[in-house]
Amino acid sequence: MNEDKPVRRIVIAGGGTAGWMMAAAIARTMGHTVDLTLVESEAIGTIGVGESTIPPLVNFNRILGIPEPEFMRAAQATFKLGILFDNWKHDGHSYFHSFGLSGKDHWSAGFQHFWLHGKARGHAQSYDDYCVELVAGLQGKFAHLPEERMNYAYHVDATLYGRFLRKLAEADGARRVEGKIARVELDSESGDIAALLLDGDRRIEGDMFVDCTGFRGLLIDGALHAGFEDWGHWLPNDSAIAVQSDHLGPPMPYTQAIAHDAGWQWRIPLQHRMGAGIVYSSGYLSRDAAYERLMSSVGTPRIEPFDIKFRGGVRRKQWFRNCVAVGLAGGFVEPLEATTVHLIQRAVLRFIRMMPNGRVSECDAAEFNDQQRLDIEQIRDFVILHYKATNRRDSPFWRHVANMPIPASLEQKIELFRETGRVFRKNEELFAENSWVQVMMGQGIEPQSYHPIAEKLRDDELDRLLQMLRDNVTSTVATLPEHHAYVARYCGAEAPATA
Ligand SMILES: Cc1cc2nc3c(=O)[nH]c(=O)nc-3n(C[C@H](O)[C@H](O)[C@H](O)COP(=O)(O)OP(=O)(O)OC[C@H]3O[C@@H](n4cnc5c(N)ncnc54)[C@H](O)[C@@H]3O)c2cc1C
Repeated sequence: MNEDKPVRRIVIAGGGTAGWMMAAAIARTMGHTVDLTLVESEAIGTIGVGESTIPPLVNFNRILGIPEPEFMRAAQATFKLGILFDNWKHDGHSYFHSFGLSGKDHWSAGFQHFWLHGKARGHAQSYDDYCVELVAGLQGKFAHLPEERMNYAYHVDATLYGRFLRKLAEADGARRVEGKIARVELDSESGDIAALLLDGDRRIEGDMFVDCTGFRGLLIDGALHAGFEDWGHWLPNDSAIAVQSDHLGPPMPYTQAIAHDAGWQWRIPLQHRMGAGIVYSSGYLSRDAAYERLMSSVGTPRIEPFDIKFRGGVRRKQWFRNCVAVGLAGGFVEPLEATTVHLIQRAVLRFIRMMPNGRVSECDAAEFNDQQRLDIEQIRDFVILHYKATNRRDSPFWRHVANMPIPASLEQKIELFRETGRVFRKNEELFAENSWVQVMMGQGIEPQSYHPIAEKLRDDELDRLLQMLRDNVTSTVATLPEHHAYVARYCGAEAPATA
């Protein structure tokens, strides 16, 4: 990397969610101090999926000063309180991974320890009954609560969200160039990227380039050959078919992830339509069977279903020379926990935090790569958990994932929870203790013991505590309106003419 060159001209290649999130954030925060150009090709288009998000996006919008109702109207968005997992532990079983806290933690031990103690004492109530977001989600209810006591994310129409971000970015000074990148020109001395060459002999020079060209990775891989670490041995799904359909009922405040014998299906309720799709492992299910399965379970389709091929894994370097790869160009963990838009957000904010005053240093790149990698590895482990910890053995796919070796980091987490009920959040990890607890118990891992501090409570004290916590949840949820009615009032949008 040429360390003496001041960074003034930033060129973003690609205008999917990654490209426009990056453009909107840089334009809003850096303003006239940078010259920002985004190149995209309408003929190539975007991937067209990526509609379920997680709560940190609320904060991203706040950083950019985006009014929530305006954003939600523009993206036909609904609220999301978590994911309903059907058929994961075994066929016919469901559990909910919510964004909320359950019960009340003590500094020494999470609420699960007190609940487990109660269970050992004969309390029959489900762990689910202690979480507002979970109970509200299942009942199809939603409202903002005082002091941000409702933790939520959004379902968004990916195309409309991209358009919304583009408007913001352009209003803040980003320049959009329509065209197909035909070649990436490298500086013959430094080996850095010097320019993008577009069809029609146009040349776009820059000091720093952001590769948001999706799975193609035109700059980071096509030109710089940063390398890719394949995680297919842990994440066997490699294919998807996506479709948009009519609703089958009122939009619920959760994403649905329904396991089948070689993968799973998603349902993402937006205001005007449902996003739906099937994820599968092509080694275990044919494309035609996947198509049949998807189309027999959705409402009337609004578009022609489309196929997507993918590989789970990560670029060996996401920031390499004067290029940062963001979004699918940087790596991908299959969408089971809807984490890719979040990884984009992390990369965008991280890049801005590391924006050099004058020039880019190798240290920035190394730090960025370490932090980005840690994020994606932690998400990878969390997703693998859903496949590894299950009682399903009813198909070659499920027998394969039950037997596959898993990363040591995950092995350790599962064993610790199984033996002691403990989960520790390491290094600003995305998923909180309660996320791990809900998913591990939901997938069928029963802790064999719990923290002895739970036994400090006398039986009557424990009874009162559990009853009080359950009552709080029940009475709070009872005050909430139906989710679809709240959305209509707060940010209801006309159905778009084309979307
Ligand atoms: C099946 C599936 C489901 C998913 N679901 C979710 C989800 O629920 N939640 C979530 O957070 N994430 C999800 N994701 C990930 C999500 O799709 C991406 O995070 C998001 O769409 C960002 O994509 P992108 O911008 O990196 O790439 P893309 O959308 O592919 O954009 C690439 C851009 O580069 C441009 N481009 C490419 N080549 C050229 C060229 N030669 N010249 C000019 N321009 C070019 C394209 O035109 C486009 O503008 C899912 C992914 C898959 C595969």
